[in-house]
Amino acid sequence: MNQNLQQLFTIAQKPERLCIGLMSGTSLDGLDIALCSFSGNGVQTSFKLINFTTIPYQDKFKDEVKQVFAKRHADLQQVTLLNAYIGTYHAELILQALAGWNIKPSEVDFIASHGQTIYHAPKHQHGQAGYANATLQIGDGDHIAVKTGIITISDFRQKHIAAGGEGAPLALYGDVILGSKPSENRILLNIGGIANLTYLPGDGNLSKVISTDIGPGNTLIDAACREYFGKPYDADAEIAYSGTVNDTLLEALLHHPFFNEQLPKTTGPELFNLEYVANAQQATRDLNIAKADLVATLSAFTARTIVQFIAKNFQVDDLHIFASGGGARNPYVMEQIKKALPKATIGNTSDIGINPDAKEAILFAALGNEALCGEPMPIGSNPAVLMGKFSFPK
Ligand SMILES: Nc1ncnc2c1ncn2[C@@H]1O[C@H](COP(=O)(O)OP(=O)(O)OP(=O)(O)O)[C@@H](O)[C@H]1O
Ligand SMILES: CC(=O)N[C@H]1[C@@H]2OC[C@@H](O2)[C@@H](O)[C@@H]1O[C@H](C)C(=O)O
Repeated sequence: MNQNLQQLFTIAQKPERLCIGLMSGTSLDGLDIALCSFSGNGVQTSFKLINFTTIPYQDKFKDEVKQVFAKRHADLQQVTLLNAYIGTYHAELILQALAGWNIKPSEVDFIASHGQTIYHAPKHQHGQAGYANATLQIGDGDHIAVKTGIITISDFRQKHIAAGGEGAPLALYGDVILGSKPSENRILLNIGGIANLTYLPGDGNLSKVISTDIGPGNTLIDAACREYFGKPYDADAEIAYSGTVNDTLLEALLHHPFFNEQLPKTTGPELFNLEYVANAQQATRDLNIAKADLVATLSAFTARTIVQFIAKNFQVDDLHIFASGGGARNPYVMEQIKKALPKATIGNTSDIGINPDAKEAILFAALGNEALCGEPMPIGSNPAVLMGKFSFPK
């Protein structure tokens, strides 16, 4: 028998599995590495976050990825080189993190790697006749497996698309497993580059779970900070607080068919970028807005799209919202959300035992655990599939 299959069989039967979940998001800030242990599967899963770190990317690496990231036209050689390079680079960062935690690679049962999204193209966004939903994550799993010596599960989004989804959000599978609570209507709201949420009804009826992207999280705020202030992001919303929201521009930003698309829907910086902002400014015929006012307006845009979505789709006086992602650290955005939804309880996912910075890396670890020993779970209209491809060190 192929020894790799034998090893998978053994790991799947262990009472507890030690694993690493990896996320490299659209903000391109760094690699999130979560060391977790899992027992069981599906709604019977129990999980512990043992260690977590985000290793920031070097500027040179960010610049190289940005050459192809969310670009309609890119150098195919660069994409090819990056696919292998990111796999090897992520493997090096994993080995570095494990050494810091005094864990030997041989102790880890598997790695679950998201890779780096370089292009996300749901049909409603690409609009090309004859083509279905599509998405592309690079950072090849074989390179991670060979370099670390650890079985690696990767490329989770393709199966979701093959089975009729948009390849995202995948958070719902982890949110149902790790974040549900009987008799409490919950929303797990992740504000990363793009904001998304999962609604978990307190009656446990999985057919009522809703999970979708909402719109921009930090991506426009970050882009404006980079472009006009030479900063990677608006730390503690200092710039937003120093500016004033331009209501006319805010209305123009809110005017886009994406916000009326059917659920579930997904998006990315392919749509929400500085060109989107420039088009909205053109529509207002006011191109001379002060740069701090622009950052304030983009921050208000993020908060407003989240608030409008929640107010339109849920009964807010019986709702517990738990935020996560880097945007949950943006006081301006969070303040506006709390002010506009006074009847909902709003906290962050640490209130329910999930580290808000680690949440997406934990999600991929949970998806890896399902790929090894779970069963497809029907949740609403979402594809009931096990996702991920297996790579072996030998
Ligand atoms: N102290 C802070 N003040 C304001 N914003 C912050 C702060 N800390 C983090 N952020 C925001 O969070 C971003 C990083 O968020 P996160 O790591 O969740 O993104 P991501 O994982 O790349 O996103 P995605 O989930 O879309 O893939 C930063 O770029 C910044 O915009
Ligand atoms: C294609 C892609 O990488 N999408 C990401 C991105 O970041 C947030 C949002 O857009 C979400 O849809 C998704 O990631 C999370 C982990 C998800 O699939 O749930």
